[in-house]
Amino acid sequence: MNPIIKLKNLKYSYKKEKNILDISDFTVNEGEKIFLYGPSGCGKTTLLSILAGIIPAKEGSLKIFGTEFIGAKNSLKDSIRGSQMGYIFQMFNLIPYLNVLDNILLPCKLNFKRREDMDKKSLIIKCKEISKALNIDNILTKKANEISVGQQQRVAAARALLGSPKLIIADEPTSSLDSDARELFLENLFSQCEAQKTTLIFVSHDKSLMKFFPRHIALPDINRAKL
Ligand SMILES: Nc1ncnc2c1ncn2[C@@H]1O[C@H](COP(=O)(O)OP(=O)(O)OP(=O)(O)O)[C@@H](O)[C@H]1O
Repeated sequence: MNPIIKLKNLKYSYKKEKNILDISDFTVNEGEKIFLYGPSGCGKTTLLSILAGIIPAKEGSLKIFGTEFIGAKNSLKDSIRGSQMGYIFQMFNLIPYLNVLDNILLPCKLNFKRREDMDKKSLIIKCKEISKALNIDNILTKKANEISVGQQQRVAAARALLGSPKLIIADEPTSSLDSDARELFLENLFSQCEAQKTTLIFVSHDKSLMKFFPRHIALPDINRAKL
């Protein structure tokens, strides 16, 4: 088993006096699909942001793809996130005035390592393939602020998948979809992840999606911080 994430004795607090996270041990191996859940406010988004190197934890050890993130420079974490991770944010974070195609291409345009060896033409072909699988190939020329919320979620997923990142972190990516669309979204995301051998950490309040995931983690079970 090849660990993608190895976390030991990680503590994090927004305010000095109270830990939000205190996790002794958590490992994610290559290719795993993890359903992470827990009540509102238990620290799920905080944990995802630490794993992505967006917020810095100072105590403990967090190895992402073998690189220690605790104490690492932002530039190193940014480079690893940009080249090897796809992040689907709760609020999608699409650029409203760019069209769908340019939104999907953005991380690969910003980070040459994420493009692998693909030139612009092959990148667009790959983008169209992923868009077709996620059923958004008919809206590629529309502006992001002119599409439905369900379509925005799928555009955010396509953006996270393009460039074959090793790890996808998805924070409530299906919250705006109805139950049929949720299952379809998940099927599409899984088949894309399998095709690209991507590891997936998926946060959701919707426990009906749990059955699709081989591994489930209730954050309060691994978090010793009392909230
Ligand atoms: N920027 C911040 N500054 C201070 N406290 C914060 C900040 N962000 C989150 N918190 C607090 O940290 C705790 C964990 O928040 P977090 O957003 O990680 O929870 P969550 O499990 O993702 O919640 P939800 O399911 O509602 O999205 C909460 O008590 C929250 O109020």
